[in-house]
Amino acid sequence: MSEVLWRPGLRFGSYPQKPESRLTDFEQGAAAFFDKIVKRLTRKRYSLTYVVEQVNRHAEPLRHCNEQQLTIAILALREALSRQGLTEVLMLRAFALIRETADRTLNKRHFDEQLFGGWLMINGLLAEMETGEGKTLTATLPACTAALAGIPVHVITANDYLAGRDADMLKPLYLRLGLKSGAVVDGMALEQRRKMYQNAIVHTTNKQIAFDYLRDRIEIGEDTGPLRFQYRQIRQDVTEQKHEALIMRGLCFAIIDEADSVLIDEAKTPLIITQTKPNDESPKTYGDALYLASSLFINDDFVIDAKSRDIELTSQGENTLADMAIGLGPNWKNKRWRETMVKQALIAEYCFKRNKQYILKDNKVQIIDEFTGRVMEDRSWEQGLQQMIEAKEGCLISEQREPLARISYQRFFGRYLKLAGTSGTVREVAAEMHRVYGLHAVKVPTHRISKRRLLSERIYTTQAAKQRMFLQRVNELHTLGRPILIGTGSVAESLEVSDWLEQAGLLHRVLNAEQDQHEAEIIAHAGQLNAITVATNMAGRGTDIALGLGVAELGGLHVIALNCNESRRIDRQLYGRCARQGDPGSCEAILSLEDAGLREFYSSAILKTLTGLANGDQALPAWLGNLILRLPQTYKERHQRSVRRQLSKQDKRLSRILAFSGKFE
Ligand SMILES: Nc1ncnc2c1ncn2[C@@H]1O[C@H](COP(=O)(O)OP(=O)(O)OP(=O)(O)O)[C@@H](O)[C@H]1O
Repeated sequence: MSEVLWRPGLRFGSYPQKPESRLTDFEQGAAAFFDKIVKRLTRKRYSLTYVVEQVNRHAEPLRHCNEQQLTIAILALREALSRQGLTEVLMLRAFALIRETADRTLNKRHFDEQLFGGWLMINGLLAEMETGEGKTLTATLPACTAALAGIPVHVITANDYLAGRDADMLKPLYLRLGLKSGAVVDGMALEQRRKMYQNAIVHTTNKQIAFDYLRDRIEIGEDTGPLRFQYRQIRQDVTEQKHEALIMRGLCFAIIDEADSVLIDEAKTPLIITQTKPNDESPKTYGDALYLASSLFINDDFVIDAKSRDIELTSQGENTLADMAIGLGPNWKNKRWRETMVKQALIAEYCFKRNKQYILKDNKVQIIDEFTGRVMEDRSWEQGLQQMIEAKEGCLISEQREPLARISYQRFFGRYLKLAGTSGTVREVAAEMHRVYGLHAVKVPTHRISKRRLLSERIYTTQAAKQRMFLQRVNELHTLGRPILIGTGSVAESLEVSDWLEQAGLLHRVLNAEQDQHEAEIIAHAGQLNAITVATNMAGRGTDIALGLGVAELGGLHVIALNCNESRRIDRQLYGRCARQGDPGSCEAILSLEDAGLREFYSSAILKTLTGLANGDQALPAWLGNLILRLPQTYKERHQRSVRRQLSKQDKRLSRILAFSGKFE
């Protein structure tokens, strides 16, 4: 059993990372399939009973040892791991030791199911664990085991607040094991980051780490060979040119918490390091374009494709523009340029709405991730769209940015020597995780049997009926004292729902796209007696909602979804906020045919027919409601998948072209 499973070559000064895969999509698919078969054949190694039995064999003697003996056991294991690498026996021994140490330092002893989840991760798999099952504690098993073996570990999560919180919370455990740790979060200076990455375990976010990697890539240039690294290191030591030093220690082992959020939801846009450049156009030009756009009539002069957010000018529109442009500057005489500018203005007017696609904060336009409801502070739209929206909102026009280096998450995470993760909602994207990242998902049983009750998903014909039924439902539950969490699709929607509640005299808290820490504080209180919390879908994700005193007896937290989410996965994430770790809890959806998600997808003729099938406060039949909800979700999921596939392909192609021309990314 002492087969060496994995041991990266961590030479001093090297920058370990996997070389770029040159496999085609087909070859990658075939490799993933082969890998799946191997995992099937070695099923026994990946069973809960096997892992628990094996860990328990090592655990018994540790139960009775005093602190000094524990220290000796830690040192002995560390020595063995660094000599032999991650062998199966040593990993199991490490699990027993980490479990014992966590019990003593954090007062939390890993459950058997968590041992199994951790085992999957240290073996490079994706552990599918229900919400509230303690993924953070589970990740300490693979993280500490690898770190004890001398492998730099990155624990990656969805936002800065969670990264900082987890690093602080787990520090006593890491310290007791003799492992240095830290968090890399937004706003840290380069020197500070560099220092943090020297730690054995680093908690950070996908965005921070991918940008730091890009910075390193710019620094490294094309040549990544170990000899050159050693030369650089020596030269830096001699000349003390610390500014030239790299930020990270390569890409060895990443453990991704909320893996679907990081690897799937965030993988639609590439990460780009940009530099500012003077604006191509003056503020007046944007103003003129908006003025021209406002003189055109929808359907006569232009048509909107809502799904792809594109605008086409009709020939009538083109002629109108040509006439109107006569009095403007010389640029406006150029047909192509003129139409591009006006199309951009029309897109800014009709396809991008305040509080839906972006918010105004400190008189700046900040993009909201429509999927998650989060503000994406460093992002801006390309090709002048950002500036056009700023002009529309009367903000100061920002400088344009041009790309310096870029990488997609697909390619970035593919470069880790070893990748593992955990998530509660991977079922729908399991195939993609496997194909793109080589991550095979295995389900981990829940520690306690889930008591979550999905009550109903009702669709009413009008918004007014939805509002009435929603308020009736909230009143009903609030009278009982049960806490209610209301999930909405956008900032605008959450404000609207807040208005409804206010008019009905129901005291509540709103939580939308604000700062993560504030979010987490509010969401942590969402389980208290009588609490009503309105949130955008993903707000506060990753924060535990503990039930207040007496709430479990009343039936636990109740979740109401008020919009048709883009995917079933997001529905399940929202529902997963209740009934955690065997607590009671329930969830339901209250929707209407007038909801944006349905209106955008179905034609008005279909909606009219559907409206005729129910009246007043009556919901559509359950089977029909289900069908109406699932169709757009399936379509959107497929569309998103193809966007990600396109991005991945484009990224690969770009990297080949750049490699050919001698550049690095
Ligand atoms: N073995 C354990 N013993 C005691 N408490 C535990 C244990 N494991 C987890 N917990 C506690 O359970 C709660 C939920 O844990 P955590 O937030 O990590 O779950 P999660 O799976 O990440 O949830 P989500 O999917 O919503 O992010 C936390 O308060 C955590 O401290």
